[in-house]
Amino acid sequence: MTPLIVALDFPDAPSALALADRLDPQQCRVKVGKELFTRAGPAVVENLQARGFQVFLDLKFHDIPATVAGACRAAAELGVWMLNVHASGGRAMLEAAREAVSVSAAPPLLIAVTVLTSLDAADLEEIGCHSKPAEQVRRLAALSAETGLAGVVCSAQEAGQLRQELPALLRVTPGIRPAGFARDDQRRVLTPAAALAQGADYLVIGRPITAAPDPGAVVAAIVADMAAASVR
Ligand SMILES: O=c1ccn([C@@H]2O[C@H](COP(=O)(O)O)[C@@H](O)[C@H]2O)c(=O)[nH]1
Repeated sequence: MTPLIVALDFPDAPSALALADRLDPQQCRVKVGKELFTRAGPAVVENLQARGFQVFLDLKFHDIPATVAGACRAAAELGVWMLNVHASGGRAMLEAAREAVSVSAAPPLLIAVTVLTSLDAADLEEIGCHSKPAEQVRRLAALSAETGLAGVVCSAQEAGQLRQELPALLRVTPGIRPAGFARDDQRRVLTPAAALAQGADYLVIGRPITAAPDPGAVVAAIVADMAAASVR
């Protein structure tokens, strides 16, 4: 299994499943996010699992502790491999999420989003956060570690710092762009090979694959790039 997680950001289940049918569950995991889950619900998760995929349910829960605990319990009952919350929900929310997940029959990996990869320093400033992205990621990653989470979502640009300071935390990194691909709405980006070199454990990649005329060829190129990076 490679560190690749393909983001199935589609507006309906048939489109997502058609792309999944062009992927190899031995080669990648898949991510179901807000648009697909809102349209297709738990059935699409079950369909992907029936095809052999481990599913990261990326709903980024962020609410009061009791509400997030209930949502995490429901997600864990779907048998997903990984799920997430926003670290900025605070200590009590993170603890409630961790406790809810830990009592499930097969606890998924619970990770916390630090600073969205679509944000840069100016965006943080505008919402009243006067820290640089790397500093805020570090703060929220430390809180995630203290509250017993398995990992964090961060950009690969921060992965090296987190690997040094909080080595037990998994680093799940969106904002990955192979050379030559558009950055789209992402701001803190790295290539697959550079992300692995920085210490990313999992790479989340969507549009470079899902919008490609030949998604299988892009996946093969990314897997080859990652393999080359890991032997360097
Ligand atoms: O900080 C974050 C957290 C989550 N995401 C999600 O990852 C994918 C990235 O898709 P691309 O098409 O490769 O940009 C997408 O589903 C986001 O919701 C993120 O990008 N950044």
